[in-house]
Amino acid sequence: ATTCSTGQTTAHAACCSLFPVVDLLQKELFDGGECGEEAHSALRLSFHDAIGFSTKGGKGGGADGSILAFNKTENAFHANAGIDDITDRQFPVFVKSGLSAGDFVHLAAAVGIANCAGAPSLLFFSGRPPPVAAAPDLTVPEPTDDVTSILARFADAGFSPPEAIALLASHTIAAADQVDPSIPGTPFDSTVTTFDSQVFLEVLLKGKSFPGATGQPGEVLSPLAGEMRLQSDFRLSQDPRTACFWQAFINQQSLMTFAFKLVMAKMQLLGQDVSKLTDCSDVVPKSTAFSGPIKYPASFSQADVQQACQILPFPSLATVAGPAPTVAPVPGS
Ligand code: HEM
Ligand SMILES: [Ca+2]
Repeated sequence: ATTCSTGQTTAHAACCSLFPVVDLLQKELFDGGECGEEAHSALRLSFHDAIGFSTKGGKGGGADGSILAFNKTENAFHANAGIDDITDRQFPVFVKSGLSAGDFVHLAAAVGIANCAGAPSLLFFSGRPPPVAAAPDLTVPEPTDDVTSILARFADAGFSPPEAIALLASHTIAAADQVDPSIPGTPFDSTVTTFDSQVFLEVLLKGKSFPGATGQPGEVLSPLAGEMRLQSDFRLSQDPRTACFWQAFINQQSLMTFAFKLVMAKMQLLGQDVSKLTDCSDVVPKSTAFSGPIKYPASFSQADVQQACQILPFPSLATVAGPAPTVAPVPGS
């Protein structure tokens, strides 16, 4: 191990220059270390960057930062609606950082989610070359897509159905600005700053209402006031190809975070030659623990679960006391 001039230790001296970038990200992008709008959208950005890849070739460069470097092109794609908020916020920090666009986008995602209680420490490999071109359109799945096309797109990028569901643990720290533009910052679960398995539970609860005026394309009824449910999340939770992977993560914090960490490591290296990169994972901050167990939101119980996986027992969970909550929007959205 090397002790850097800034005081931290790392396995590779080449990683020392990243500690000041981590500080820069926390200060200038994440409001001093919050699991807020910017942290959430930095994670979404890493997905929209990396997924522009095909194992068969002929698409984009994968986890190369093209979405940041060529943001004028990629932001125009329908599936990237609202992504300009985070590319605009990241660009000046990226320029200051001195990193390649790919290293910057994928380090920012790792640092951002470390601000969320319960999140795993993602691996980070340093040294991605600059991206050569924008990814083509139509690589990013949309909430209006059916399960067959979503799984086909993930398979084309190299991900199995259980890996796709593991990636969707991301929606535990997620909110929508664009699905219903009249209610920006509408969360997908009742604990939008905690990387817990609450989203896997809440997507299964019987839908009652829309958080905005009417259902928008890609949106279905949600169980809680102020909460949005994506049609794609709901269909994946119900489909025989994915329902058991979905249900298996409920109240299984360690399994969920381990699966997410593994699949994120794969995602954040798509299109990269890992033999040319340096493992700088020890620059990624550690999140605070999530104590758990998760609970049903107040007024809900197992009677409200639309259980689609019959071969696994459904976990027994307590219910938060009090009347049904209204989920608050994410500030700054
Ligand atoms: C079936 C695949 C997926 C679909 C259809 C999907 C769709 C969406 C949609 C529609 C939004 C809301 C955007 C808006 O209105 O502002 C969203 C937000 C988000 N997504 Fe996904 N997503 C998928 C997979 C993923 C994956 C694999 C990740 C990361 C690994 C991810 C991370 C996020 C995050 C963190 C947000 C919240 C961003 C914020 O709060 O600013 N999503 N997703
Ligand atoms: Ca959550």
